[in-house]
Amino acid sequence: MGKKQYILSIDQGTTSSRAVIFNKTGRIITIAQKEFSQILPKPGWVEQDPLEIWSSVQSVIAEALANSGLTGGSIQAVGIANQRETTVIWDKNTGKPVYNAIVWQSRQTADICRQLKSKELENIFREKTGLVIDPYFSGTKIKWILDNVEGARQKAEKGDLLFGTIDTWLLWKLTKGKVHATDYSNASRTLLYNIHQLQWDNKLLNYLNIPSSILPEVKNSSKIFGHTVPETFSGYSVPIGGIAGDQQAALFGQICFEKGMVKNTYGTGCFILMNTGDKAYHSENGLLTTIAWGINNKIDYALEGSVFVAGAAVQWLRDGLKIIEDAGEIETEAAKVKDSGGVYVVPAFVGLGTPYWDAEARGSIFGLTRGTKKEHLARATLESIAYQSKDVISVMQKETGMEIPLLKVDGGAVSNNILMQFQSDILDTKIQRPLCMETTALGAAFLAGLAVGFWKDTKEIAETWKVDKEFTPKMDTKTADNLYGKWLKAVRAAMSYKP
Ligand SMILES: Nc1ncnc2c1ncn2[C@@H]1O[C@H](COP(=O)(O)OP(=O)(O)O)[C@@H](O)[C@H]1O
Ligand SMILES: O=P(O)(O)OC[C@H](O)CO
Repeated sequence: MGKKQYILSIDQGTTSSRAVIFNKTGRIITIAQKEFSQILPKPGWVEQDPLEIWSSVQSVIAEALANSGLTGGSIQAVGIANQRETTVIWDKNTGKPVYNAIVWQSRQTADICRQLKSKELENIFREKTGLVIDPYFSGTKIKWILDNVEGARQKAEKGDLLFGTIDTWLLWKLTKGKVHATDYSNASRTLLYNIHQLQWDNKLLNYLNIPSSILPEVKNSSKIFGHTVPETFSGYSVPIGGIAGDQQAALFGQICFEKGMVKNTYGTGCFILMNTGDKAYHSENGLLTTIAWGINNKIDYALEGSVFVAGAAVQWLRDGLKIIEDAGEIETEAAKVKDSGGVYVVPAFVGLGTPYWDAEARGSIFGLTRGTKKEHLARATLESIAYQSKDVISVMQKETGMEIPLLKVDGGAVSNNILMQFQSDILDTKIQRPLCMETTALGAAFLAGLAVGFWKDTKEIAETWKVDKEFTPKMDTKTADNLYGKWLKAVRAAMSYKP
């Protein structure tokens, strides 16, 4: 057997699965990526095939090992980071999902949410889970499957069904049905987990009529969850040493270990997380309180703002309006104009998340004139990503009373320098883009590596992190405030339009 010199991370995201192999200095040895299908049965519904997700994960693991010429024998541990909240329910006897995975973006449980809100249960859910009642989270998705799939509820009550977020589903598959577990960070996104008492909450389970027998065991984010069956790792059984929801994994991968440190991941959506240490802040302004990770039974909490549409708006320009051919071209278009020409795009395609939580809002464009060109639209779309991030960060500063002198960034859209400069300008904050852009996978690797002694401690991990580029504010504050003020007007106008 070769020396175990590497960690393999599975980053199971909303649009693709990746396997990334890291060495001890946190450098990428190889990366394999595979997209999978998005199933859109009705407007606002987003589903995926859990078996296709699993086969995409198997294939990227095999490809990463083959590309690097390694076997499972060189991998000391596996880490898993996953798109969060996305819900799978399967039959534990057959291993078959009873329904598609209902994706975090999906709005099909809006009615269930409305009913819960009409019973004035918002405060109770918020106090226990740190979340708001919104179709985003897993709880109402579980209820929807049990209520809508024929025979599912009876089977669940007999104890034949299991629920999992994607980490749990992959863990169950990787261990061939031996382990049904999740970590604290993923549990904290279900709307069923009491983040203060650290247990599934019977009262909330009752409100949603969900039997507790379907729930996974909740464990520390850095620990050995189980071992892979040899067939998934070229004949080797490898310990699975770390699990975290992808946004929490990115917070870890960005070395945001100290209270007050903040990262923003610019992918399909934007997810801004602030480490708040052992304090679970109660937000009055729509921020989510969530578990960052649990290590050695010590919980770190985070405040989070979730922006549902960020890079997805760039995809809309590409696939819907067809005014660009690939995502990178938005930068070329935006660079052709000095500003958006007064155009504001509010990309509320699936409602608005933090801090507005308006599931019914829809996208709007303001400020069009006869002189508006596609490059203005491109620039306004990019700017909307930065404005939405500022909406969240302003609330974070207000609620915690903490200054945010530095924002660490990652995700597919941060290669866009215009976006990063505008973000720095509009926030009046320094931005750091790391050399390793795969911070989500890196965070899961760190968690897994810590569990097996690959890295000694967080200090050793922190030494591996390197900056690629810094952006500092160049716009005067008056101009920035003026632009942002108009954005707030545009959002209010978009929210007031309910056809
Ligand atoms: N140069 C760019 N400028 C702006 N957005 C970009 C650029 N390149 C990619 N994106 C956006 O980034 C997203 C992909 O980032 P990624 O981190 O892979 O997302 P996810 O993990 O959510 O699938 C896409 O939505 C894409 O439109
Ligand atoms: O897969 P991503 O990077 O789009 O992240 C999705 C989030 O985890 C949803 O909460």
